Amino acid sequence: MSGLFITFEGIDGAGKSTHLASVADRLRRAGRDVVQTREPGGTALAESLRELLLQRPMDPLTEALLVFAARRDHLREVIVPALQSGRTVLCDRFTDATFAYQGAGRGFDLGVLAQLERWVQEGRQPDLTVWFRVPPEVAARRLAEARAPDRFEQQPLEFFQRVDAGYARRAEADPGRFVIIDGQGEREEVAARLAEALEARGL
Ligand SMILES: Nc1ncnc2c1ncn2[C@@H]1O[C@H](COP(=O)(O)OP(=O)(O)OP(=O)(O)O)[C@@H](O)[C@H]1O
Ligand SMILES: Cc1cn([C@H]2C[C@H](O)[C@@H](COP(=O)(O)O)O2)c(=O)[nH]c1=O
Repeated sequence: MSGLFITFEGIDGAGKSTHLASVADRLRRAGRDVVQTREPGGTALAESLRELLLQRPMDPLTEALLVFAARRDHLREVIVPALQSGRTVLCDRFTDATFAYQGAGRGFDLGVLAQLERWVQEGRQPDLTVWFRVPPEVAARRLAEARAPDRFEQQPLEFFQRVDAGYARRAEADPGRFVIIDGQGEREEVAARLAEALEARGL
């Protein structure tokens, strides 16, 4: 039996983590066996790489390699075994984030990212990707009120405009996989839009 692999995407401060938790509760109530996880991270090794990625300066190739190294471990140790036993995996970010941040944000070679994606994922893709789309100014205001910024969150507004455009290109290239949620407004409004979109997909 194969489970369901759902990823949550968006720029920093878009609200992914807030809504992932409530989707997990809702799916559990509906009887699904849910695994909540995140990238970079999700295993001891990948969480160590996350610390480096979020705090240490490095060049774009190093950054891309570390992101995919973390993903490889995460897939082998957590995601694939969970899916093989029929569980539902909710993952806060996955490879669309790499194309958006390293590709569009940093300007790193998309062909190299595509090759790394093929090696690391061996054809495995999410079944569904929920992209919370929020203007970078709105996301920045939310984060400023919430916490001290990490290495990515310190980037200027223009970086997040490029990241947003990178997500848009990924969504255009694979429209059947993406659900785009307007992440602006109160949490309850966003949650209602999300619930409607998921119900439309039988979730
Ligand atoms: N609709 C909303 N309106 C106002 N604030 C919100 C809304 N949704 C989330 N927030 C707040 O914005 C902040 C960022 O939300 P959250 O951590 O869910 O975003 P995220 O997309 O997971 O960000 P990151 O990728 O940086 O972790 C939190 O303080 C959260 O409480
Ligand atoms: C998976 C992934 C993540 N990032 C960046 C994007 C975020 O700023 C951080 C951490 O994620 P969080 O959602 O804020 O916890 O990592 C990236 O640049 N490339 C990736 O592939």
